[in-house]
Amino acid sequence: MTATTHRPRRSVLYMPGANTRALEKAKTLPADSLIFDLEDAVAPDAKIEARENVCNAVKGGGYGPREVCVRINGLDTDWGADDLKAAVAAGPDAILAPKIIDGGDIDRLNDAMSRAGAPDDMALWVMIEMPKAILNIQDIAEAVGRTRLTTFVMGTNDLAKELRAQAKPNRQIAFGASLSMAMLAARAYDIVAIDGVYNDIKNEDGLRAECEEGAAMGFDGKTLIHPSQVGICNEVFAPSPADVEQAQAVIEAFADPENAGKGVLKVNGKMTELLHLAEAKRLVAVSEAIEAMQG
Ligand SMILES: CC(C)(COP(=O)(O)OP(=O)(O)OC[C@H]1O[C@@H](n2cnc3c(N)ncnc32)[C@H](O)[C@@H]1OP(=O)(O)O)[C@@H](O)C(=O)NCCC(=O)NCCSC(=O)C[C@H](O)C(=O)O
Ligand SMILES: [Mg+2]
Repeated sequence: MTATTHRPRRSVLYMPGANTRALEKAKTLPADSLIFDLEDAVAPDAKIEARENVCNAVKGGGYGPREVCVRINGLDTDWGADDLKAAVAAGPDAILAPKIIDGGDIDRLNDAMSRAGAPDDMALWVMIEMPKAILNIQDIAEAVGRTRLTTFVMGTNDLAKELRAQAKPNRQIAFGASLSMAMLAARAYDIVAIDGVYNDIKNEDGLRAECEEGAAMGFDGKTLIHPSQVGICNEVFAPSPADVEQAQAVIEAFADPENAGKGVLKVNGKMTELLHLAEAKRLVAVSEAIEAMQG
């Protein structure tokens, strides 16, 4: 399975499977991707009902260009195996598995998806939220070539709990090593990387700063918990008009016959090498994909 496409995943919004209002409202929100949650956001007594709600919502459709993902409970819980079978049968774009710790977990999830009849293009996303997952990150990433694995989703709330760490005043103190290890593995193995959630819903400045930090680290987008967070996230994780303009200038400069055979050029005053051409092409493709998605 191809892990990285230019499909935008700037904003990836969670909603509890027990909240039918949120599942419906998601059809109108400008999020790139949606995660219908059966795990942490659903109380044990509501798990079965949430599974039914989510599967009905996925089967019912109406989410337009938004990518739809179902987060199941762990396969070692009372609900995980049935969640996975029901979710695969409903036909989302991806299944998200929580609390995985090594490559063996990816193989087990992949096998379970295949046994449940998942089509070839149904992806496996995994939460990177356990200390052992960070320590085993290369073993996990190596599963990308042999399984449906495409995407890492950082689980900074569970990481904080496991590490007994605090995201404030500076989350890099708490999560810097974990975020960087996951990013390194993601890029080394062509895996999409989505940053963790920002819990302080009313704090727009704080959200923007954390989005900017995630984008600077290389994350493709950020997971979100409330509709009010989508706009800022879409803005920060989209290539800026100035970046797109510069990228187009780089592409044009290298395509100019006058520059044939040159490995380094000056474009708008900036030293530009062939390695910048690949990134310029990616950036323009992402920008075009965002435009296409917005219709
Ligand atoms: C946090 C919330 C419980 C707040 O809900 P509420 O009080 O209802 O918010 P509002 O009144 O401000 O809602 C306004 C309208 O927006 C809809 N809404 C709210 N949240 C969502 C959402 N996530 N998706 C879609 N729609 C949403 C409300 O229904 C209102 O609609 P309307 O009636 O038309 O006015 C709530 O926001 C919430 O439940 N958020 C998601 C929580 C969640 O899914 N958590 C699990 C993922 S976080 C995590 O665990 C990550 C990882 O595993 C880790 O370890 O870090
Ligand atoms: Mg979690």
